[in-house]
Amino acid sequence: MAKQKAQPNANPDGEISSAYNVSKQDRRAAFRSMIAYAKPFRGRFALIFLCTLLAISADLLQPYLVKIAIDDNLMAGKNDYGMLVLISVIYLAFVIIGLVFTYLQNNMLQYVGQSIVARIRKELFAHISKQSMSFFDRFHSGSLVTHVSSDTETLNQFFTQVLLSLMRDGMTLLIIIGLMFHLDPMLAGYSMLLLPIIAGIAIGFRSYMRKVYQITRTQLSRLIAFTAENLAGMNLIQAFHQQKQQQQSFNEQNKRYFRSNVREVQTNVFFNRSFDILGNLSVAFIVWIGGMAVFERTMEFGVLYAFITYIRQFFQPINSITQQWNTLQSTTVSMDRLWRVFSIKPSVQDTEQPNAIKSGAIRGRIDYDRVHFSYTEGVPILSGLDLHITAGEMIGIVGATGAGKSSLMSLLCRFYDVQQGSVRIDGIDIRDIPQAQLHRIVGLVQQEPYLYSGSIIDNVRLFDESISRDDVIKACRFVGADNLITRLQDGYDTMLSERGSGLSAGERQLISFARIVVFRPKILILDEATANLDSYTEQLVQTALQIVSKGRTTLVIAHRLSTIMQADRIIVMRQGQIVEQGTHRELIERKGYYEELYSHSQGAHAVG
Ligand SMILES: Nc1ncnc2c1ncn2[C@@H]1O[C@H](COP(=O)(O)OP(=O)(O)OP(=O)(O)O)[C@@H](O)[C@H]1O
Repeated sequence: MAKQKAQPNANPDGEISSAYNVSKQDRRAAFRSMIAYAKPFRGRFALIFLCTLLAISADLLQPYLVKIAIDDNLMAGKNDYGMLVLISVIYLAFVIIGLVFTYLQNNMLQYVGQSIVARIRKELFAHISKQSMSFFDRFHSGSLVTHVSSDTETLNQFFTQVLLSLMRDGMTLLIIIGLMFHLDPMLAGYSMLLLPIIAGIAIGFRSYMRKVYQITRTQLSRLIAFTAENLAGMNLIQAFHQQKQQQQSFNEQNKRYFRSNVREVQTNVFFNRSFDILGNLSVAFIVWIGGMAVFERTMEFGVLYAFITYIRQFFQPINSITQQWNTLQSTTVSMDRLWRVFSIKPSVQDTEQPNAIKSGAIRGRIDYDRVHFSYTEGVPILSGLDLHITAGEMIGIVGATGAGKSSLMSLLCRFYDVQQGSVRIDGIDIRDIPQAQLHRIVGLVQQEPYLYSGSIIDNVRLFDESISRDDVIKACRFVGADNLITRLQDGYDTMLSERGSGLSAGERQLISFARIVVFRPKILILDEATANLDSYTEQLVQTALQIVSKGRTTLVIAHRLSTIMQADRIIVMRQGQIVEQGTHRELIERKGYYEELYSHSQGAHAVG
């Protein structure tokens, strides 16, 4: 039977569900998928293993050398000076070998760990960028920021600290056990009685610690999400004087994160101290049992010395491995969360054999045929909608809030796929057009055009170096943005901050029009592009709109009906249906829903 692939879930609040409800099968799948990133570094890992083995052996043979010096020389009364010097030189050589190979092993491991995590981060960002809009409806940007930054960092700790500890401390433990049995099987046997006690403590803490780590990570993720959201909407918060309330919410989240962190630290300290106490008790036990054996001359003094050293060293790796338990806990949670993001396939994908249209041959006809669409199952937004737009037509789309105007446009951009029916451009189903080409055919100007940190030139050409500076300047002149830009201190090289906060809404809008001219899409969508503008800038943008819409099929969503009065056809939407269509004059004469909306808007205008 084919293995069923585990499918990830997301919390309704947009967080990828923590490991509370992750099955063992999921956890294994997550672990396997993350470990796969380490495979290309197999050779390096083998080298690291070799270095570790040499470093440990050099360290662990040191007490054995001292035992030889005590038992075979000093206690045996040989007083062989040459032999003592030789042992000291070998001891020194072991110290140097230990240092050199520890250094090499650490350096290599850090390099490998960073390389693996850099690759995961790169792929994660590429994966998120490829996702469809439905993905971003599900996941908060704050949670995604946590995955890209902090979860990948935790993974780095796994590849560097946890793997190193498992390798180094695991090997140390095995070699110590071997040496202890070699020195004195009876004493070694007694020491092994400690193992079940250690295992008991470790397992006892295990489930408790897992819970503690998950809570801390979830609190951190919430705190980051909250901060990111607040920073993004700071203007709104200030405009509505919500700073106090937001500060209060932040303080509560911060307090929760603080408490979970403190609990994590306390748990850790308690766990580590239990091990220290156990370690000291075992040394006392060995001194007692071994001391008696030395008195009874059934054991040599050098053996007891080496044994006490080894039993101390025996606890070090165990303590270190269990300390890594913390990291391992957060790593498994991070792995689960990353795997969940990686496992989500974009709901909108290119077909196996997409039908690329010759870019020069696109005319811009659009057909919506019996389109059914919903964001969530059972809540239809569009039911059997038909709309046919001829190439070059200018269409105005109006309707009350929530009528489905933006959804109609999102389908044309293929941010979502229709559930039934089809959307076609020049007769070709857009699901058959490669997405890269579709996004060149359909240009979108939103109410709040997004500007990136970078120069105006780069914002117009969207960092596409193949578009020349001259072309950008020509485009800006074409839409009437040139005057505004040249007035800025560095002209076209003015660096914009994130979202273009140094520019007015109208300036941002004109830059986004220049983008359209540069990228030359055959179909243009304007989603409330003039909604936020004063009447002077609106005039500028209207003129720019008339310029850029020439020779393009243009769809304009507008609440201000004045913006679309000149449209070739106006589509009136209500609850996901087209209820009327025609020119402004025809619709007014019909005295239907449009006329009602128009009178309302005139009334509002008059009041304004
Ligand atoms: N991402 C989404 N997930 C779930 N429901 C959504 C989503 N986007 C929109 N909706 C819902 O779909 C319906 C249509 O929304 P849409 O944004 O298309 O309307 P609209 O006419 O453009 O409204 P507005 O004029 O306010 O922008 C609304 O009920 C809205 O709540």
